This record gives sequence, C-alpha cells and structure tokens, in this order.
Amino acid sequence: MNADDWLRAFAAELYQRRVGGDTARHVVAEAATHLREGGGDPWLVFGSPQAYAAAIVESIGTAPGPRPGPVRLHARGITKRYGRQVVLRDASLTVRAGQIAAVVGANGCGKSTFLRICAGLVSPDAGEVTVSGRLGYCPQQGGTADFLLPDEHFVLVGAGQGVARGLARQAGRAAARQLGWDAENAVLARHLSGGTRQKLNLTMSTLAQPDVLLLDEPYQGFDQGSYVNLWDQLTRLRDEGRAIVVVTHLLNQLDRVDMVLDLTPAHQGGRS
Ligand SMILES: Nc1ncnc2c1ncn2[C@@H]1O[C@H](COP(=O)(O)OP(=O)(O)OP(=O)(O)O)[C@@H](O)[C@H]1O
Repeated sequence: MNADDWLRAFAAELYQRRVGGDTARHVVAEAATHLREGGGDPWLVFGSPQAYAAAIVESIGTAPGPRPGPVRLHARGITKRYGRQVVLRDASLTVRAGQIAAVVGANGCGKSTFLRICAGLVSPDAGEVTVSGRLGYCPQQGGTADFLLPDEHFVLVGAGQGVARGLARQAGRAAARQLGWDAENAVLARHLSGGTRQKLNLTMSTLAQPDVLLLDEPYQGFDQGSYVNLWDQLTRLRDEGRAIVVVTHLLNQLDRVDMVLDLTPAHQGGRS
C-alpha cells in the first residue's frame, strides 16, 4: 500500500468513525504533509489506517454523544395477519440513539416480519412505525447481486446515498475489515461463501452511516471470530449513537443489548 492508498484508507476509516468535514480534511492533510516531508512507509510511520484513525478519534474525543439519545425508532401496536394467521399482535418497541434492542422468539413468531415492517417493506394491518434519521437494513437472506464484485456493491449503495465512488469503496472495505474480511479481492458475489456473502450484506447496511440499523440474524454462517467481531462492531456503532435492532436466536449475547422484545405469542404486547 503506497502513501496515497494509505491516506485514502485513513480518510475512509475517519468517515466510518464519524469524523467528517473540516476536521477530517485537516487530519488527513497533516498526515499527508508529514509523509511527504518525512518520507517513509506510512505503515511504519503511523501504523495501520484503522489504528491511527482510532487514535485520532480518541484524542479529539469524537463520537459518543449522550446516551441514550433521542428516540430513533418507535413501533407502536404493530399487528400483522397473513390470511387467517395472526403473526404479530400489538407489538411495540422504542429504541433511542445509542441503544441496541434484540428481537427474539421461536421460529415463525414474526421476528423478520416485524423487522420488515420497521424497514417499511411490509405494511402492518394496525399500528405505526416512526423512524427518525437514515435507515440501514440487513436482510436475513439475499441482498447481494451474483455478478457484481464487493467493491461494486459498495459503489452502488454509496451512489444511492450520495457517497462518492472512491469513498464508498474505501468505507466498504474498512467496514469489511472490521468483520475480519478482506473485501479487496476481486471475487464475484456468487463465488463468495455464505458467511462472507452475509458480511457483504452487513457491510452494505452500515455503509451510509445509518441512524437506525435493522439487522435480521446478521451472523448466519459466521465463524466464531467473525461472530465476536460482529458484536464488537455493534457495540462500537451503538457507542457512536446509532439505534440498532437485531433479530437473534442466540441468547448468549443478550447481556450486550439494552432491551429485548420477545415476540413469542405469550409475550406479545411489547416492551421498550
Ligand atoms: N409473505 C408472507 N405470506 C404469508 N405468510 C408469511 C409471509 N411472510 C411470513 N409469513 C409467515 O409468517 C410467520 C412469521 O414469519 P417470520 O419469517 O416473520 O418469522 P421469524 O420469527 O422471523 O422466523 P425464523 O425464526 O424462522 O426466522 C411464518 O409462519 C411465515 O410462514
């Protein structure tokens, strides 16, 4: 990685950590000047772009706002029927900036349906959802395009959110690295393993720095290390002030969430 590549990756890491505008320009310009005048390999001078961006964030005290912050997602009295089957009955959830909510319950109790209603993809029969801010959604399956490279996914999602090509590519790669995946390899999505395709899905959902992040069992196919990385990343996103809703069957991580919505029929009626 030459100095220009390192600086681009560094800028993307800052962007991921919500250091933007004049501050980011200033920090990147300073690093560029240092490298130009002092020479040397940026990895030896500054270390990895990720580590240096993390050190910058720590020193300038960016990110965590007051926790919990304003309400970002409010789902109230959600009821949904498919034919005669009542899938959701009066389910409610309120998530604030800086909180993680887990949606749990038995197979078929309506977790994905609830998340799709929150994402605005399915209409409820009763109740309403209010989302404040930008939304990111990671579906349980699908979401990737077989004949596109990971980078092309990032550029496509970035274009929809007004993020420039180069920045989208770098931000996507940086987010993928946090899940232990090197997305720079030129492999079409159809040749990725199931777990890696899911990492691509997840990376796309976080790319545009959503205020509300909806994740439907985002860890499917993940190995143990990737699973740990995922929860570390969710904790970091929460600490940056995102509101996160994650559908999960794995109850061993519930100590890492702020609230639990159990959609098992006996528990419906919601809590927040
Ligand atoms: N479009 C649809 N048309 C008809 N029935 C549907 C539709 N989508 C979901 N269902 C039914 O609604 C119920 C809830 O499905 P949903 O996928 O939300 O459950 P879930 O809790 O996410 O399940 P799992 O834990 O297995 O992922 C299921 O019985 C399912 O078959």
